[in-house]
Amino acid sequence: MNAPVQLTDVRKVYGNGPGAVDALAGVTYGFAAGTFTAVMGPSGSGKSTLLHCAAGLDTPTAGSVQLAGQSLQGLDETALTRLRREHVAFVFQSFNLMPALTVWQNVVLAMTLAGKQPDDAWVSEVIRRVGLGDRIRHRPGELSGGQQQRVAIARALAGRTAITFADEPTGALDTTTALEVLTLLRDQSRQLGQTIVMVTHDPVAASYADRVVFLVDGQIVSESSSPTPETVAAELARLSTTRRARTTAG
Ligand SMILES: Nc1ncnc2c1ncn2[C@@H]1O[C@H](COP(=O)(O)OP(=O)(O)OP(=O)(O)O)[C@@H](O)[C@H]1O
Repeated sequence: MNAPVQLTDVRKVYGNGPGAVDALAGVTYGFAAGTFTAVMGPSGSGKSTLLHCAAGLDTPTAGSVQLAGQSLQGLDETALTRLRREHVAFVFQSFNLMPALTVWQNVVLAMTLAGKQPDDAWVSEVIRRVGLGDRIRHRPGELSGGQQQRVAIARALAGRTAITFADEPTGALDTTTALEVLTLLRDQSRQLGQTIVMVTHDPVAASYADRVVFLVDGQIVSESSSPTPETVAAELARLSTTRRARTTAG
């Protein structure tokens, strides 16, 4: 069976001529069903580009991406939007909530736009699960950063989509709230079988994932299963030393 998120020899070049940047230099990887994967690497290694190409938010220069069994190649914006609404949820550092809508309305918005009837009992359950049962009618401006991120997680859970992309989901949160959010994401993949792809700089955040892939200069250079904060930090340190040595030699 195909992975829910499959990249095959994906390349992304920004600009052209001598100033062109190879943000992704041939990435082939399948994010297996029900797994929670962290994507790590030095600044500028291509993590966000990989996430954006995988989610169909950006178009690769070459190579192919399959999302939920469908090739993104040749899909127009309407078809892409429909595919994302049907199968994909996003949890970003900036929360991306609608300020005029309540917690409940934000959680069900994507479903409503996709023409699905929200399952009220399940929506109440996920809002309660993320600890916002007493904030259902509040608006984002009345919530703390951690609470706003919980709304984004509830939104990702509520739609029961197969795939969640998370870009630095804990970047704006204090340590305790960050760990709670990571636990929710981990539960989401374990209990609902969601495939989660998370970009992070934080070895502790990465240790909540089932596996970590490491990017350097737009290529996946290593992978670790059963990551711990210590093994992830050590691998990052090793990779930046090798990269520095290579840059100096080159
Ligand atoms: N829109 C763009 N135009 C030109 N170059 C870009 C653009 N977006 C990214 N890049 C370049 O592509 C490379 C990869 O960027 P990307 O944002 O994917 O890296 P990253 O690993 O997510 O970095 P960080 O950890 O700093 O967020 C970098 O060299 C970056 O400068």
